[in-house]
Amino acid sequence: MSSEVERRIAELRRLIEHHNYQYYVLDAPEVPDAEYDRLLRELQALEAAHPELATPDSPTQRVGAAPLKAFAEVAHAVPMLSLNNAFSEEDVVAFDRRAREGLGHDGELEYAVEPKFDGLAITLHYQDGQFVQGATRGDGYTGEDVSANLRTIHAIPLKLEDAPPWLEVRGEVLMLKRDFERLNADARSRGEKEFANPRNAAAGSLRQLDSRVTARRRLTFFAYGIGRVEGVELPPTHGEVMDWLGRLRFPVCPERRIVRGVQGLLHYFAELGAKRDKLPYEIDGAVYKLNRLAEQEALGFVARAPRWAIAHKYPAQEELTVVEAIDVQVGRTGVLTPVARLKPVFVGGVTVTNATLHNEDEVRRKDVRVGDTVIVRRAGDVIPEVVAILPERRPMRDLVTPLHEPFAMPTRCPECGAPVVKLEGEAAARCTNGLSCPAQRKQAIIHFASRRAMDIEGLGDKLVEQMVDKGLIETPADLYDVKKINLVKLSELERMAEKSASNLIAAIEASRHKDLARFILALGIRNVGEQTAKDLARHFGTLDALMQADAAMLMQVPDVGPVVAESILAFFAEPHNRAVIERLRAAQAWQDGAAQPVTAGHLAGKTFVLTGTLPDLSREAAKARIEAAGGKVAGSVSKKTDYVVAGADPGSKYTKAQELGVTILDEAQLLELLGEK
Ligand SMILES: NC(=O)c1ccc[n+]([C@@H]2O[C@H](COP(=O)([O-])OP(=O)(O)OC[C@H]3O[C@@H](n4cnc5c(N)ncnc54)[C@H](O)[C@@H]3O)[C@@H](O)[C@H]2O)c1
Ligand SMILES: [Zn+2]
Repeated sequence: MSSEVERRIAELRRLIEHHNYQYYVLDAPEVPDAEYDRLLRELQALEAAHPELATPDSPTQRVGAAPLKAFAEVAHAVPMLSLNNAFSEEDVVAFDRRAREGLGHDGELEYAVEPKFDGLAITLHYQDGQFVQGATRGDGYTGEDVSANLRTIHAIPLKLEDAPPWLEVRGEVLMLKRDFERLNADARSRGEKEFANPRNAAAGSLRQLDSRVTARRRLTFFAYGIGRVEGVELPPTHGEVMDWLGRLRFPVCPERRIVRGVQGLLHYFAELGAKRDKLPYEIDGAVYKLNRLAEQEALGFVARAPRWAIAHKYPAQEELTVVEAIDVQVGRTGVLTPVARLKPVFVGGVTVTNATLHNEDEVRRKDVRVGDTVIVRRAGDVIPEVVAILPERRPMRDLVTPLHEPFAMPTRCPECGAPVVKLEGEAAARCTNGLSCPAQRKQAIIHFASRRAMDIEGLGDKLVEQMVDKGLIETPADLYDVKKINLVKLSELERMAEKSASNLIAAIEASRHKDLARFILALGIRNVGEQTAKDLARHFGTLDALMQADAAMLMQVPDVGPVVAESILAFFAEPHNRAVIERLRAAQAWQDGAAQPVTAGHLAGKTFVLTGTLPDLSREAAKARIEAAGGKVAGSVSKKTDYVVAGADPGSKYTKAQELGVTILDEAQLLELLGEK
């Protein structure tokens, strides 16, 4: 029995060492963190049950990995440790109880609480206020000297005012979500390897031998603690130390708070969790630290982590599961989307059974096949997706588990049997049957009725499918046809009580006279989303004006380029679409407005300069909007500049604007000025 345990312990240690190397040294993990954490917890449990088998070199006793030889080594005067994890409320309760027992404290303890940033730990050394060296955590005792790379990060101050003779600041280097996506999109377009997540991208970017590469990647930084400090009396609490670092101009996280007792911790956890998806950076939990430094000191450390702090983790957003089948779904515009049917898995806080595979090229690139073990990701409200497969877990071709063939898109539509085409330069394959394809018909009606479009309450997916399958309706215009939609007809549907039938009829009635923007969106023109629909409605005022516009006229609208213009022209050129629109006109489905042509914009004569990354608008979109309102966008700030629009990580233009006293706007203020809010 014990030799069995010994074997498992040895195996776990080998596996964990392997994953540590992939993760900490190569910045290229093979398995999701949740899987790694399971292995580590299993090992911890076995070592706890068999203390005689615990060894000082076990991965449970150590932090990170030894520094890369390519960098000079930096010894940490105060070790840089890890954090113990709490995965449940009970874990948090136990942590608080241990802390109170350790301190002999009866009442509620005071905690400093912060997000757990998903980046990598670094330490920054300042001598007489001058940045002299910076290093990674490494194995906790010795890290890598990455000073040159750290100097390229704008958020890190290189010179401090009123600093003590010696100060070590600890914190996290991270990559914002949008910068990560941009980096991976670039890598993909060049056929290079993508990073698994922002954390690995940040680590990979910081641990570059050529700091010009680091400078091209956008990294940022948050301070969350200090190391060795000389020549200054520290305030008594962590919270006040952070405030002090903030005054020294270190970026400190605005989400940090001071709370009391377990209730305070759990309340913060829920509050931060609700914000998680909206934060511009990834977090994987909340960190709770005893606020009083004297109490921290009294509790001290265990092997690899402090006793006075803990990381409370949110449910993992990436998990492992198995692909049971790959189906193909047909969408509103006829696009065929491969969908992985998964062995149910709990990820991102819900049980997931399907994940999108996007398109044929993606399935090929990732080489996803039935039977594969895959990493699924579900973050926030985003549709779950298959991130990658684990090639080493692919079933081998043998008598028991036949190896499945690579995925191929069907050549005929799975819904209607019409031929499938893939247009030159487009990733998507499409059914060629247009609205004769029942799947497209259903999707078109579902889209028409959706909340952001005509907003017909109670007309959900299942109901539309039934109504189309039973031949009640074929197009959105049929919804307003009393010969097709009435109490008698609706009563023929399954699970349709008289009450819900009359509610539905009332909801359809109430959907008439929609404003033009919603109606344009409801039409489901390819490449015309909510914002474009609004822009078109504002620009043309009436549907007839839009239908009569040629490509040049369409392209006067902000953000409408040749592709969108072509989609609009193609849609209105289709006789079937025109017929449906005429019936919708007769039903008074929409209401025209007044055109607001662009030429005499209210911002005529105003000059704008853009700097930094805006939360929602791309730079091109912001420029298009300003120009549509008659304004001009210039490249540099001067006395002639009227407004500087600043986003995250603004550059020298921001400072220049401050110097010249130019009005600085954020995105919301810009939209307000444009009259869009
Ligand atoms: N997928 C894999 O193969 C693999 C391999 C190794 C490690 N991992 C993952 O790495 C993590 C373990 O690594 P770890 O030892 O660095 O521990 P950790 O990341 O769980 O916790 C310690 C770290 O938290 C960071 N941190 C973030 N915000 C902080 C804050 N406000 N205050 C203090 N510290 C803060 C610091 O960088 C610190 O070093 C786990 O999530 C594990 O799943 C994954
Ligand atoms: Zn079809």
